[in-house]
Amino acid sequence: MRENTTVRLTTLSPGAGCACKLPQASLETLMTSLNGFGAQAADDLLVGLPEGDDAAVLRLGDGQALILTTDFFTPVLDDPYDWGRVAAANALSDVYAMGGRPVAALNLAAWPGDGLPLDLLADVMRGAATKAAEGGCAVVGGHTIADPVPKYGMAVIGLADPDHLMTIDKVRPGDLLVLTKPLGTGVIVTALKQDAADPATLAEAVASMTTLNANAARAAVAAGVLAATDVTGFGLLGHLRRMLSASGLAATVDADRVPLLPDARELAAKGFVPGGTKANMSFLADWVDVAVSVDEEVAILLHDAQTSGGLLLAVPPSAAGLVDRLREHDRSTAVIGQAVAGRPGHISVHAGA
Ligand SMILES: Nc1ncnc2c1ncn2[C@@H]1O[C@H](COP(=O)(O)OP(=O)(O)OP(=O)(O)O)[C@@H](O)[C@H]1O
Ligand SMILES: [Mg+2]
Repeated sequence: MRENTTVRLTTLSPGAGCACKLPQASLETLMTSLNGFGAQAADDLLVGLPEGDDAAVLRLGDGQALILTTDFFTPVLDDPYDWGRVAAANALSDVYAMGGRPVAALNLAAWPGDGLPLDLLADVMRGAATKAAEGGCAVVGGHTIADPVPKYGMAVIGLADPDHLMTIDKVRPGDLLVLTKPLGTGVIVTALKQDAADPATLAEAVASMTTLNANAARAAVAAGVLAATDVTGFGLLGHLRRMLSASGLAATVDADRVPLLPDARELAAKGFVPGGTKANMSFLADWVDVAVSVDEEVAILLHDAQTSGGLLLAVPPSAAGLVDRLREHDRSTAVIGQAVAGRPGHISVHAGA
C-alpha cells in the first residue's frame, strides 16, 4: 500500500466499488427488455447475453475458448494504487469465475477534466497493471473520458478449455456451496468513507480484495467443478440466487459457517451499510427466508455488496477434497450450504446445524 494522497478519492464516489452497480431488480428489468437484442448461446457462442453469466464465451477453432468481460466502478479506496489493484483483481475475477485465465486487458477510465491530478489516475493504472501482470494478463490499451465522478475498470479477455467451463446454470442437487473469501467489504468501505474503519480492518479488507481468484479457479477446474460465479455487488445471496434460478434449484445456507472479515459484524451493527446492500436485501426478500436465530448483522452481511469477492463454487460431494486444497490458498474458505431440490432460486438461511 502506498502513502495516502491528500485527495480522498472515496469522497468523490456516491456509491463505492461494486456497491455502485445498478440494483439487481433494475438490471434484470433492463436485460429482459433487451430480449432479442443480444446474442443467445448458439453454435460457437457458448455463453451469450441472455445467459447472464459472469462473462461471454466464444469457441475458437483449436480446442480453446475466448472469454470476454468488463467491469468498472467509482473509487472504493482513497489510495489510488490500491484502488487500481482492487479494480483489476475484480475485472479479472469474471474470467476466473468461468474457469479461464486472463490474457489481455484494456483500461476503462473516467476522470474529472480539472481539479484531480492526473498523477493519481496514473497511480490507479500502475496498481492495476501490476495486479493484472500477477495474473499473466497484459494491459494493451484503453479508453479515457472526462467525467466529474472518477471511474476505473477494465475490459478483459481470457482463454479457457471449452470442455471445462464453469457456468451459473450447472448446479446439481446435493452440491456443496463453497465460498473462497470472507464477506464484509461493503460495510468496511462504507465505514472508511465515514472515517470509521481502523487501519488494521481496512488492511485486511484490501488484502482480500486484491487477492486474485486465480488459484481457486484453477483448483476448482482441476477438481471438475461445473458451476461457479464470483461474489460482487449483489452479495453472496444475490449471486447464489442467480446461480440457483439458472440451475432450477433451491439451497440451504448455514449462516454460522459463512466467513466474515474482521470487524465486519461490528461495523454492520453500527449501521455502516451501503445502499447497494440495502437494495440487495429488499430485492431478495421474496427469495430468501432467514431463520429468526440468525443474527441481524450476519443477515446484513450475507447480502453485503462485495467488491472483488471470492468465488462461489458448487462442488459435488465426491469432490469435497477440493475444500482442503482451497484452504491452502485462503484459510477462510468454507462450505456454507448445499443445493437442494425446491423452488428455483429459493434460499433458506439458518444458524447452526
Ligand atoms: N449494459 C449491459 N449490456 C449487456 N449486458 C449487460 C449489461 N450490464 C450487465 N450485463 C450482463 O448482465 C449480467 C449480470 O451482470 P453483472 O455485472 O452483475 O455480472 P458480472 O459481469 O459477473 O459482474 P461482476 O461479477 O464483476 O459484478 C452479466 O451477464 C452481464 O454481462
Ligand atoms: Mg461476476
